[in-house]
Amino acid sequence: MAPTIGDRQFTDSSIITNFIINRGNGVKGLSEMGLKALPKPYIQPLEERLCISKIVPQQSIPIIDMSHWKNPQVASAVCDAAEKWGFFQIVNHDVPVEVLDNVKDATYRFFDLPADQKNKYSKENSASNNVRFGTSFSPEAEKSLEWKDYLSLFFVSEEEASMLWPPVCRREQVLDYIRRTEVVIKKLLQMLMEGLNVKEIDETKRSLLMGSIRTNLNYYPICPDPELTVGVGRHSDVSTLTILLQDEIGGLYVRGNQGDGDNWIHVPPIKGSLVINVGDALQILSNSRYKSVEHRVIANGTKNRISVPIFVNPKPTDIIGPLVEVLQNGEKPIYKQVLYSDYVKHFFRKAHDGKKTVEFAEI
Ligand SMILES: COc1cc(/C=C/C(=O)SCCNC(=O)CCNC(=O)[C@H](O)C(C)(C)COP(=O)(O)OP(=O)(O)OC[C@H]2O[C@@H](n3cnc4c(N)ncnc43)[C@H](O)[C@@H]2OP(=O)(O)O)ccc1O
Ligand SMILES: O=C(O)CCC(=O)C(=O)O
Ligand SMILES: [Fe+2]
Repeated sequence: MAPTIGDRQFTDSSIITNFIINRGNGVKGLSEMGLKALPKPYIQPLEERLCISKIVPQQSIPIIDMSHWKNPQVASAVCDAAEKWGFFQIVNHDVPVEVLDNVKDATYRFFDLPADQKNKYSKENSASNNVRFGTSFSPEAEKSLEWKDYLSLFFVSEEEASMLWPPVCRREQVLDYIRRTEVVIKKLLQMLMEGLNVKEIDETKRSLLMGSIRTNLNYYPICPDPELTVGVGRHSDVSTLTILLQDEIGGLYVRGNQGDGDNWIHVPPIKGSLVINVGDALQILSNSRYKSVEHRVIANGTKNRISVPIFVNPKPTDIIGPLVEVLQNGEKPIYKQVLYSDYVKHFFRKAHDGKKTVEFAEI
C-alpha cells in the first residue's frame, strides 16, 4: 500500500508538492516518514538511472598533493587533470580538517530544523534571492524529482551574510570555510591560467574567474529505493571551478573518458580532501581546453549523506567568452560572448540535462 499523510495516500503528485515543496518538509521529511516504497514522482526513467554495468571500478580521478604547490609538477598535474578529466581531488591543501568538520556540523544543524523554520528560506518566503532553501533541482521544470534538499547561499558580503543567512548554520563557520578555501582557489586558478598563457590575473580576469561565490549545503536523506531515483541527475556545473566537500558516505560519480564515454567513475571519499571540478564558465573561457565534465549523485538506501560545494563563478554582470590569450595563436572560438547571468538562468530554467547547457554559448 502507498504511504499516507493523514488519511491521504502518497500517490498523487499534488500532495507530494504540497508536503515537500510548499510546507518545507523537503525530501528529508518524506524520508523520515519511513516510506517502504519510492513515491512515483521520484521514479526516474530507466536511462537516467546509473546502471552498475557502466561503473568502472578500477579507474580513479587524479589525486593531487598540494603541499608543494609552487613546484611546477603540481601545476602540470592540475592543468592535465582539468584537460583530461575535468575533475580531481586535492589533499594537503591547507584548509584545516576542523574547518571542514565545522561546516558539515552547520549543514546538519540547518537540516535538523523543523520544516517551518527551514521554509522561512524557501523561494516564496526568503527575505532575499541570495538565500534559498529548496528541494530537487528545478521542480517546476522536472518530469521526475531528485532525492535531495539544499540550502543555497550566494555570498555578497560578510555583513549581508550575518543579517540574512540562517543563524543556526553558524554563519561564521560557513564563512570560515569560504575564506580558507579562497586561498586554495586562487592557487588553482593561477596554475590553470598559466597553462593558458595568461601571465597576470588582473581585476577583469579576477572578476571573470572568481567574481562571485555561491555555497550550497546539500542533504541527501535515506531513500527507500535508491536504484529507481537519483540524488542529483547528470549535469555539469555552471561555475568556473567547484570545490566540493563530501562526507564519508560516497555516491558521487563522474563521466569517464574511456571509449564511448558511457562509463562512470566513483569519487571515493578521502578524509580531509576536497574535490575540484571545472565548470562550464571555465570551459568557455578556455575555449574548451579545460573540460566541465558531467557528474551525478546516487541516492543511498541506508545512510543520510551531505555535501558542501562552493561554486566559484564570474560575476552575474560579466560577459564570458574565450579569453584573448587562448585565441592569439589563431585558434577559432567555439563560444560566443554571453552575459553570465543569462547563462545561469538558462541552467536553472530546465531540468538537469547533462552537457546540454553549454550549447547556449556555442557559436
Ligand atoms: C540546486 O541544485 C543544484 C545546483 C547546482 C548549481 C551549480 C552551480 O554551478 S551554481 C553557480 C551558479 N552561479 C551563480 O549563482 C553566480 C551568478 N549568479 C547569477 O547570475 C544570479 O544570481 C542568478 C543565479 C541568475 C539569479 O539571479 P536573479 O536575478 O536573482 O534571478 P531569478 O529570476 O531570481 O532566478 C532565475 C531563475 O533561477 C532560479 N534560481 C535562482 N537561484 C537559484 C538557486 N540557488 N538554486 C536553484 N534555482 C535558482 C530561479 O528560481 C529562477 O527560476 P524561475 O523558474 O523561478 O524563473 C548544481 C546541481 C544542483 O542539483
Ligand atoms: O553531492 C555531491 O557530491 C555533488 C553535488 C553536485 O554535483 C552539485 O551540487 O553541483
Ligand atoms: Fe555539480
